[in-house]
Amino acid sequence: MRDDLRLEGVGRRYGLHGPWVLRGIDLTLAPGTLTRVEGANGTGKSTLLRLLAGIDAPTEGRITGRPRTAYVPERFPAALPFTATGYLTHLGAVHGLSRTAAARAADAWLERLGAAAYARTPMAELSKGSSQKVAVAQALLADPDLLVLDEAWTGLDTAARAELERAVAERTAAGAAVVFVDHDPRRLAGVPDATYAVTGGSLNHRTEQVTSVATGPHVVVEAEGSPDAEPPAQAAGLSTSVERTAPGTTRFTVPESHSDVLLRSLLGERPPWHVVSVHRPLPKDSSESSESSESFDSAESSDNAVRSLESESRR
Ligand SMILES: Nc1ncnc2c1ncn2[C@@H]1O[C@H](COP(=O)(O)OP(=O)(O)OP(=O)(O)O)[C@@H](O)[C@H]1O
Repeated sequence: MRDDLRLEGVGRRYGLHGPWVLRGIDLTLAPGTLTRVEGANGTGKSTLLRLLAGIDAPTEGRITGRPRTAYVPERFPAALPFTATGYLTHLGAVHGLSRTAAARAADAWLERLGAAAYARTPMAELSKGSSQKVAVAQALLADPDLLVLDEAWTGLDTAARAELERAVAERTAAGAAVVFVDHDPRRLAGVPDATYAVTGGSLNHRTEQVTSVATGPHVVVEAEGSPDAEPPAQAAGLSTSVERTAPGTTRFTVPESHSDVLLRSLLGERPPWHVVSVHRPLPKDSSESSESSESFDSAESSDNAVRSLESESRR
């Protein structure tokens, strides 16, 4: 995404004389940013997301700078006459991929989301959770520059929820804008660049509460570059804090959902950075020292992740 997406004086109502659901909305989404939209039931969150996704037009006002956009709707029409792969390949082609590239991307996303076993199943026969995986896969297929997620985590299992959080981190790291609504306040807590609440037809910018930054799970990555190397911009952008701990050594504190993307980014640097340690900090009120490698309950899997990313980056 190169330019901002801008909403200026946007209003939406349904029917000629229906009440205004949204009015006077001014909003700018910049490349590489994550935006959360909140609000009580029926306030107009989905209406706003449909406008952002470009599948609905404003009744008044204008929207400019639309990039390549993908959308996971709140309700996905699951009973379509396709298999999961057939549907995704078709949509990939609509998004401009060749059929071969679309089929490859479809298989890759179904695999990542844990739905590879259902690739050849007719969509009408899929469980709610599996069809939600197809809904998510169709939006991620063609690496969109704007990704709009309306309750996209609902119905996914734990592993697929984490995978979608990782996909969000990958998209923003690649310079895309991502906007999401989710009923769970812990979803990507502390990560969004901006949070807006829809109330009374308007959009109110909310200042992120400091507590949500502290409560979201974070991972601390210690890494070494050459002594005079600055922390890479992409790694710094993913992190909530970046500290120089010694010449050439930097400590990145990153939301857990972003840790894989951070590691990949460090190892992908030329020359690559060396990852010294990966651990999760203990809560502030813990009586033990403030950080411990043992405290990271998946320290081993994290080491494995570093090793596999290192071999991937050498290929
Ligand atoms: N297609 C439509 N036709 C008529 N009215 C609609 C339509 N879509 C939404 N509305 C109305 O617009 C208002 C906002 O609905 P919207 O679904 O955008 O809210 P929401 O905040 O996403 O709600 P929820 O949290 O329940 O999903 C509601 O009063 C709803 O009834």
